[in-house]
Amino acid sequence: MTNKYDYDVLYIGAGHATFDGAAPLAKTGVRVGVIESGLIGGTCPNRGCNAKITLDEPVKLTREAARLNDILSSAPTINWTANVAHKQEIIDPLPAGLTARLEDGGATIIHGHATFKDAHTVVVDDQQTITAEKIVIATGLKPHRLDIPGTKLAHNSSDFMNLKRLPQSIVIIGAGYIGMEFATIANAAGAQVTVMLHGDQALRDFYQPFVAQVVDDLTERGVTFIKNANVQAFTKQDDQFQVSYGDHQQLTTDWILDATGRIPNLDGLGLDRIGVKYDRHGVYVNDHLQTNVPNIYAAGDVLANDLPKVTPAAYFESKYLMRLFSGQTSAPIDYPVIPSVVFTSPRIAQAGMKIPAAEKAGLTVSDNDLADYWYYQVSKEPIAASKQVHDQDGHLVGVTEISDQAEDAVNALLPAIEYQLDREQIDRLIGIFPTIGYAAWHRA
Ligand SMILES: Cc1cc2nc3c(=O)[nH]c(=O)nc-3n(C[C@H](O)[C@H](O)[C@H](O)COP(=O)(O)OP(=O)(O)OC[C@H]3O[C@@H](n4cnc5c(N)ncnc54)[C@H](O)[C@@H]3O)c2cc1C
Ligand SMILES: NC(=O)c1ccc[n+]([C@@H]2O[C@H](COP(=O)([O-])OP(=O)(O)OC[C@H]3O[C@@H](n4cnc5c(N)ncnc54)[C@H](O)[C@@H]3O)[C@@H](O)[C@H]2O)c1
Repeated sequence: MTNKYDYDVLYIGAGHATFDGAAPLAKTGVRVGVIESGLIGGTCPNRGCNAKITLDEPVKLTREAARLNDILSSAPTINWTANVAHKQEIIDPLPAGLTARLEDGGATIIHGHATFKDAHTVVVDDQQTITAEKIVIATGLKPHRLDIPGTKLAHNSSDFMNLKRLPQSIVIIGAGYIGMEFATIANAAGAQVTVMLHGDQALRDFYQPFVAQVVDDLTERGVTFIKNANVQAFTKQDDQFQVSYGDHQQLTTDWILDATGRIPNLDGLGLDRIGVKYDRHGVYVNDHLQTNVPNIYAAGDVLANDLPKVTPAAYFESKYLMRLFSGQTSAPIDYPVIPSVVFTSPRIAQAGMKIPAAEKAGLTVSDNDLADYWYYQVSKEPIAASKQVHDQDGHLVGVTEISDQAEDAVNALLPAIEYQLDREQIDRLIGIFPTIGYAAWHRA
């Protein structure tokens, strides 16, 4: 790299798409700058995965305790205020820890909002001008807002996770990842929850018969699902809010969560000025994560692609760019199997080939009713099943599971799918027994 610029590599955004690779890159002697307008760490630690899973932990526990109520002496309930306080206590230190990781590696952090001036120059907060040989756009996603009257009366996922007191009633618009995970948490904590769907399917990325079981279970627990809701307006009425939907119908609620998706965070970035190709799906890159402007790259959620928008994908891309920029590789990015999970209770997790695609391709799809399997009976799981897809050679190529620990079961199977292990190789591995991973492995 050349000393013509302030930095060899400048990252815009300090989420997983940046810091997992930027810190080790700086350690190789490459001059790295990172510009961040919000908290270091971005969405996942501060207002995404880590925050959400902390709020979810008591939900998982209360569900299991309720099933074991003839053994346990009292049924626990969730103290919402304490739950949110605990979440805050353990996520508050994360930005400082990640800052240290970047700075100890030798990277420089610049706080502020970045705007491109030209392909090698970025202006921070209209004041500081910074130049770099290569620039990485890693600005992530931001919440989509419904374009209807009163939209500002609705809140987003960050607002939900910061609620000091749980509203008595909550209307959630959207039944994707956030809508379903937060419906699960709010319902378990005691709120009256209504979920309004755009069409008639929740969690469209997941196997629909499993999704139906989650929806039925939540319905039994008191959540109302309104399909084809056609939400038209929000209005304030004294201390409450009205949601107008359908054919002149109205619903009164204490709080509204707009969970209608997340969109590329490209506000004020100046991409038109430098001619980087993007649209409402995100920034377009080639198989080296390079945009159409050769010195500008992009990584993480902001990419326009069909991959799951999840932290491990952003992490993988960040590590790839680290290897590319430090000369350790010149090969195109080669994605492994990327699993996904929705942290409802039970969860649905999947990796590799999905069931509808497997059925279409005529591959073998095995059914496992796990509720009958002894290990799942330990915690009296009523909803537990998995489907596995094997190719013509008998290799495991896909798995989908619904259960309380589906994420761990699928994690355990990833090596078998990614490395196309054969029966002999699978049988050679001795796992820890009794565990969910061991149980999953034995079905591989
Ligand atoms: C509620 C919620 C729950 C989630 N749960 C999970 C989960 O359980 N598991 C999972 O794998 N994934 C989960 N995700 C997704 C995960 O958080 C993202 O995939 C991941 O954070 C993407 O990282 P990123 O670096 O691409 O973007 P981000 O983490 O969003 O980082 C982008 C950063 O860029 C900054 N930025 C934007 N524009 C500028 C600018 N012009 N100048 C300077 N800085 C800028 C932003 O402030 C932000 O900090 C969840 C997301 C949400 C919202
Ligand atoms: N467990 C996880 O890995 C996890 C958890 C949360 C979020 N995330 C990530 O965050 C991103 C955003 O999640 P999300 O749930 O906001 O998006 P999403 O795309 O999963 O869901 C948005 C939902 O809103 C619905 N919708 C859109 N317009 C609507 C309307 N007018 N009325 C009613 N419904 C409407 C859509 O049909 C969809 O079901 C996802 O890409 C996901 O990868 C991941």
